Amino acid sequence: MESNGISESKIVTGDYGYVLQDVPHLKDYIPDLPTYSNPLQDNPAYSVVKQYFVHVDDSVPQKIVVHKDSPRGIHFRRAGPRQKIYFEPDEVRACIVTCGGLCPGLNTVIREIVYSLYHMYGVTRVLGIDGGYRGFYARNTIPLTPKVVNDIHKRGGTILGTSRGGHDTSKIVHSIQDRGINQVYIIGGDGTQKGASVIFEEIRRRGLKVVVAGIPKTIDNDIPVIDKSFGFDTAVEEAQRAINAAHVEAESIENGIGLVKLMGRYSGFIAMYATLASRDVDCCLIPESPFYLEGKGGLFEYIEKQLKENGHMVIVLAEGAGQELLSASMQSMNHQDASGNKLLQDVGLWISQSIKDHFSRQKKMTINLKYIDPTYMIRAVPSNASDNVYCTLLAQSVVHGAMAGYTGFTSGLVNGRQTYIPFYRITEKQHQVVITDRMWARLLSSTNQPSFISQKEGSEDGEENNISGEMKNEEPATPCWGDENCADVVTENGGASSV
Ligand SMILES: Nc1ncnc2c1ncn2[C@@H]1O[C@H](COP(=O)(O)OP(=O)(O)O)[C@@H](O)[C@H]1O
Ligand SMILES: O=P(O)(O)OC[C@H]1O[C@](O)(COP(=O)(O)O)[C@@H](O)[C@@H]1O
Ligand SMILES: [Mg+2]
Repeated sequence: MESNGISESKIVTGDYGYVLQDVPHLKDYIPDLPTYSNPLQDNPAYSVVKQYFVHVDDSVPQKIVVHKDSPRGIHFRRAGPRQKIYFEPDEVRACIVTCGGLCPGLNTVIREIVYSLYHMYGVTRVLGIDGGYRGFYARNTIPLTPKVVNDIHKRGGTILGTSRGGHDTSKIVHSIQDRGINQVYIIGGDGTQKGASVIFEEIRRRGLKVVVAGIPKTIDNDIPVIDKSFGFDTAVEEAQRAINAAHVEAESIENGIGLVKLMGRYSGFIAMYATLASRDVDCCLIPESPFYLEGKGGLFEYIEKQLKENGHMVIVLAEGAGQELLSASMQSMNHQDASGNKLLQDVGLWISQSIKDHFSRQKKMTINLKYIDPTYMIRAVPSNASDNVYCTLLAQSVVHGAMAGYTGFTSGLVNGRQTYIPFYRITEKQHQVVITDRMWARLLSSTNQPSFISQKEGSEDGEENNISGEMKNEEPATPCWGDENCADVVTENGGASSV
């Protein structure tokens, strides 16, 4: 195997097209670091486990569906405890920060990082940074002990608080140095991981023995490479309550339409999975699938048909869907939040009004539309049971990686295995639904809605339908839930733009 030695793109190659996209390590820039035995070897809970430590060469393939002659392809370092660690427990001063929007499971991840540090490694100094990145230099810290975090997984939100904007790399690294912190755990989405990446670069430039480790958080499931983000299952489950309510309302009245808006700024995963789970939804609109209202094959025509046939219908709408239609019909507002993310106009209100206007003015048809916007309710709940387990594994993995001296990485699930992924793979692209793949076809066949793409446009002119070259690929770059329903694309502003 060969390594090119550059830690931001540390590539190791092997036989038959094997490629390891490795993560940086403290020893890449600090020579002669002492190592210590992993205290887990004396932990009674783990003494029964054969081969508890991960083999130094273990890696996980990014692509699991292969052909007979396929090269072995890209791999990531397998997460887990190592025999040798690069910190003495007494020496560790860890901190945890949560940034960006809320997501179910944040408190569980915080709890489990604290528990893993205390109970697996005997680390007793863990600080919570108050209120996101700016908390490093503008707010107080919160001492975190198993007692303090014991019950927090039962609560939604983050006990540490969060924020957008306020990322000042130099001030943050000064604060890390001043406080003597040597393990930084950063929980956040695409914007946060970009921030973590520049913090890591600055720490490496200063030659500090400080690990920077990310845990991916996104309610929208828009982070590439990983199978799915924690809290996503919970969000889909919680969305069912709003969809059920919309269905009950719509069914109970003549020409009833229940319209539910769900989160999803650039990626419609919540809407797609909530629709597939529900089976009561007649139409799902997502940012990746442009639609139109008027004329043949349009939304109004479909609504009319559904009302005539069934007397009611349910529409699920991701908040980022149809933004181009809104901009065309209203004065375009190019507002951004403190992190540089585009602030969306309320497509739910706009589409409700458009549907009402169309049927009352043009069709002289009475419709009863109920608009439900449960967006914040869905992300403010505590994580469900399966997300709690997922958060626990993520937290344990990230702590094992940090104690083993890996840095500049995000912990993530790839093909059902915990891995360490270099920051650049997490931040370079955004994960989106592929509307030319099977999962979207499954949705279309479940709802029977129009695809809003004519055969000709779909096959010959994908760009006009906002289908990027990569999204048109038969084989998406990153597998997830069966390999076929997702892609990683660079959006107009790369997700969150620089601050
Ligand atoms: N390109 C970037 N470089 C450095 N920091 C960034 C960048 N983009 C976002 N951030 C910081 O990351 C934090 C969270 O970003 P945000 O986009 O709000 O949420 P998320 O991480 O969930 O996508 C904010 O404090 C923001 O300032
Ligand atoms: O009102 P806020 O807090 O800015 O959050 C709204 C946005 O947060 C999101 O949940 C995504 O947030 P993140 O990028 O932080 O994951 C979007 O779906 C939504 O547009
Ligand atoms: Mg984001």
